Amino acid sequence: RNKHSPVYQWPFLGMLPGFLFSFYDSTIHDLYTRALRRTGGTFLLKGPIFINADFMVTCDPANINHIFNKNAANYEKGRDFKTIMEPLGDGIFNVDGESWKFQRRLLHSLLNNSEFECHAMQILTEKMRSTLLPILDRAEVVDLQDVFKRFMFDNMCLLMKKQEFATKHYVDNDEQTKNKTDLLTQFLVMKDEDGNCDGKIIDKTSDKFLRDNMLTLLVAGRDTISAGLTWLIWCVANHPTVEKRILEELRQVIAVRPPEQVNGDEGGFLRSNELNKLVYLHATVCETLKVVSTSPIRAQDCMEFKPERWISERGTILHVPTYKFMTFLAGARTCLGKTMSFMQIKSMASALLWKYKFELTDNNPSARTTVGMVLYMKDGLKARVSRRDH
Ligand code: HEM
Repeated sequence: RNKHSPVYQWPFLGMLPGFLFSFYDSTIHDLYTRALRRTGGTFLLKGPIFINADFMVTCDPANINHIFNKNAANYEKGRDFKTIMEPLGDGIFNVDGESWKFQRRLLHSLLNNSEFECHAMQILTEKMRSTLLPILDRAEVVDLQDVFKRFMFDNMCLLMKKQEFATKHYVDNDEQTKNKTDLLTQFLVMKDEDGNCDGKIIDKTSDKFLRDNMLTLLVAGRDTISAGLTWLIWCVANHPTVEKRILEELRQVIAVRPPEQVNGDEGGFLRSNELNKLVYLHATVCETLKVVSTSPIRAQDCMEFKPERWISERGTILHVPTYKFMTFLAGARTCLGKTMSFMQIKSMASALLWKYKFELTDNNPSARTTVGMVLYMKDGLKARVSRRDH
């Protein structure tokens, strides 16, 4: 039995000791990766025989497609998930069925409209100008992960603060950006009626509903984006040729601007239409999120860092089905903040990489990771910051 088992199986205890050990040793992701490789992408994790705790673990795209796209209704999250994620209450992460459909519809129309995207980008750019760049200007050696976490927390809170933002109007001579309000206010005023879900009426203006959803969005947006940006800087710092290509691409996009908008901090602040032109940076974000995701796409060389694999011969981003690149999950429950995440990570990466060079103080290329819902660096990302001359 042990000869073919991906992880050593103890009598009675099954594979639990091996997993527990690697959990405390922070090597659990490596253990999963090894086990998935040895078994061709799917294995049964045997728990102790006296408790009902066997798990099927898979990263095989065919299985992912079967579970999330073709038979999603058979694979609900269930009550155990809600118990584990109790602080998120009845927010979208924790619910199934009618209640999930109702919240998905609401959040989809909130998060995926161009006005909201414009508003979110404006807040992000303003916050970078007022806090992130001034902090890095003064820093010599800094834990970037810590800074990004704090920054994203503030940024997400600014998107939600109700009292302050409902009265504040963003007037920059553009009619489109006037009267933008925060997420909470939009939630309250949007047209969708209250939901009738499984015989229960969901009042979308109730304190509990608002609290659960706002907390969900805060958790969804803060940790994921700050972790993604941290890994991106780490990957780029370890691959100078990638960094060079990103800077070349930025230079080309910035070069067509009027001269006064090329130099200084403004050079790195890109507008949405400019960010959309950054194919190589987009590919680098995809590659970063693939390499540090626990579900790599199944290429032979999947552990190598190669942004080029995401670019077609015509120079556009290749479409990869979500069941092969499931960092944002696949099928009906795919992340609702995917587009926003790409825009925000690209926007921050452009501003930072254009202005600063980051040299890692610890040259160890295989950073240790935390164990949790979001993959952070266990020891942070300490880097020496210096300004670039353009
Ligand atoms: C790099 C950034 C991000 C990554 C990797 C990511 C990843 C994911 C994943 C894996 C899920 C599925 C979770 C599950 O069902 O257990 C998810 C769901 C979700 N994400 Fe994201 N996310 C990111 C950013 C964001 C942002 C910025 C927002 C919005 C502010 C957001 C909003 C949501 C929502 C609302 C869901 C629930 C969808 C549903 O259950 O139907 N995400 N995300």
